[in-house]
Amino acid sequence: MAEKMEFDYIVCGGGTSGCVVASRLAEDSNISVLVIEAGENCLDVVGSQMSGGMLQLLGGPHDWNFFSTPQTHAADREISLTRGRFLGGSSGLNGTLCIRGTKQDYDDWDVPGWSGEEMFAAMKKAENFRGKDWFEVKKDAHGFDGPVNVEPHDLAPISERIMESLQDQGFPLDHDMFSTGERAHGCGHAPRTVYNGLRTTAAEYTRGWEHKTNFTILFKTQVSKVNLTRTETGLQATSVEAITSDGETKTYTARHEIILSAGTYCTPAILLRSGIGPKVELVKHNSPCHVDLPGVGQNLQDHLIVFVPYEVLPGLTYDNKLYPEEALKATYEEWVTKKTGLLSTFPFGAFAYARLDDRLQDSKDWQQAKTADRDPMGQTKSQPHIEFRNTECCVGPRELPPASGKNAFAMVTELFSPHSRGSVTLSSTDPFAAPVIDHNYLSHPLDLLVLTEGVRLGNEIVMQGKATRDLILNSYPSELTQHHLHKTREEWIPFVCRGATTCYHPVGTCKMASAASLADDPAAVVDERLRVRGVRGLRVADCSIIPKIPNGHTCMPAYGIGERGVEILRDDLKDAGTRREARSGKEERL
Ligand SMILES: Cc1cc2nc3c(=O)[nH]c(=O)nc-3n(C[C@H](O)[C@H](O)[C@H](O)COP(=O)(O)OP(=O)(O)OC[C@H]3O[C@@H](n4cnc5c(N)ncnc54)[C@H](O)[C@@H]3O)c2cc1C
Repeated sequence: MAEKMEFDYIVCGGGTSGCVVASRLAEDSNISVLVIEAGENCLDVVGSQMSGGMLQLLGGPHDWNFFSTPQTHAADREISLTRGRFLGGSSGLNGTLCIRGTKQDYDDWDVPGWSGEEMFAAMKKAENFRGKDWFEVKKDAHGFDGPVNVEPHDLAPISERIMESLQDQGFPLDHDMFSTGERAHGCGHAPRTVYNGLRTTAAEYTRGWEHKTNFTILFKTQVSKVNLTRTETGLQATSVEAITSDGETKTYTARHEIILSAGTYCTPAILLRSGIGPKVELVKHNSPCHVDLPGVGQNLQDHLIVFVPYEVLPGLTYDNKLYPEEALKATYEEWVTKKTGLLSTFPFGAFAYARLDDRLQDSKDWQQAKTADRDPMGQTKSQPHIEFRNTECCVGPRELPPASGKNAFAMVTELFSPHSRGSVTLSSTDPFAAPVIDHNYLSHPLDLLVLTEGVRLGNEIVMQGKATRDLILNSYPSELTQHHLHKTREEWIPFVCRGATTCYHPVGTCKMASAASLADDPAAVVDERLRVRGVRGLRVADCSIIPKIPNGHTCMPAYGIGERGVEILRDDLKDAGTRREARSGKEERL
């Protein structure tokens, strides 16, 4: 049978948001949908189902294996920037944590249709929450009939102690605080996209696609660019050029629309290769500029995290399930046969949000940056400055040595609402070339200040909290630093600059803005209906549209963007007939 080359909608990138958009559109059997995905199906990758084995996927064939440019303010390191390269995208190899941020974070986007209430409702649509007896659920905060299984995590002994120390140090316990979006300070449990020992990913939305005549997924096929046509009424996106695993270039035509869902690093790269982006950038590559959009690839934001590892008394962590190799084999066998044990869940335990106002009063930078209604990080009192979480065994940055014969865990501090902004640009117009990713981490002094103060507080919780202070034997590895003894911010700064790394939450490179503010915002790339400025029939639906990074993790927002995006597409489908008519005039392919 001849290959189908024409579809109503083409979704470029079958990742977290892309799977949602494509599958929801294909629920209407009258609409034909094509997904073009560079990788294979994560449902066929065993390591993807085993969320505790996530580290095994990093750096492998299902990772895009991007690196940042050397980060001047972070000890000149080139930081590994993993992204999922399979159907399901980064949801197929992430940490499974469902932490949605606060409602105020989305209200701050100031874009109609994307408020806190609307985004929380959209995230609920994705979810099928599965409770546990001990977990105090806030039912209104959850969805119960979406495709994505979500369940709470049973704490390891070390995490129970951390949770107690957090409470002792002024963090009230609220089990379900990371789903309600209403608390800025406190500790609780972070639910996971896991159920019965198996990870759920966005690919779950597409399950059974091969039995639908209106739904096509092309695997191992890489989008190189979107083709544009000049019509009497302006530029129109008409088709997608893609390269198959055999190296063949093919062109797929979209009757209605093309949706870019290739993620924060790859979506702007596709736009740039299509001649849509800052003219100055395109000129560098001798590429034509069809739409001069200065914001494409700019406004890059991410959350930085710092791991602070400690050696502890035996019997509290799960290191004996990982080391020596024989133990790991038994742990793996347990997951294969029963889907239980360390590999059945992501080994991070207690979680907390913190505001640091009181602790930062002594800083001149902090004092000077205050405004009437916002704190120096641009936040209201209802938003946290940082997040804490602890690992349940010795895991963390790749350079952390395995805790053979020892027991170790890390307190992790995550910086919210960073001021630093980076960019994604092309290294060349070759579709297989990695983009140039400069996060510009810690370039803003307030980011370093707040992150360092967070790390300092994290150490105090561990070293002074009543449930942990008698358990700590040393820093880990003790021969490198004695960081558990650090007291001042100044002592922590070199540790933070050397150790801060990505939390894998890049957003913002195709910034969304309200229709009303587009004219005054040259950095905006899409409007509130996700339409790329200056081109008809082209939208973006993934984390790249996020104007300002929420104070949580980005997977639930990615699902929410997919769900909101499809609501918008369905609404707009009403005038699709008009659009097709408009295209029947004089056309010139660019
Ligand atoms: C290691 C890791 C851990 C994380 N942990 C968490 C966590 O615990 N909790 C949380 O909330 N968030 C976490 N995140 C972040 C979260 O998973 C992502 O922000 C979110 O999944 C991004 O969704 P997206 O749709 O924007 O992009 P993605 O899900 O990355 O999808 C992009 C898709 O496009 C495809 N693609 C790209 N370019 C092309 C092309 N040219 N042609 C065809 N296909 C293409 C990719 O293969 C991929 O499938 C983590 C991320 C990583 C990488």
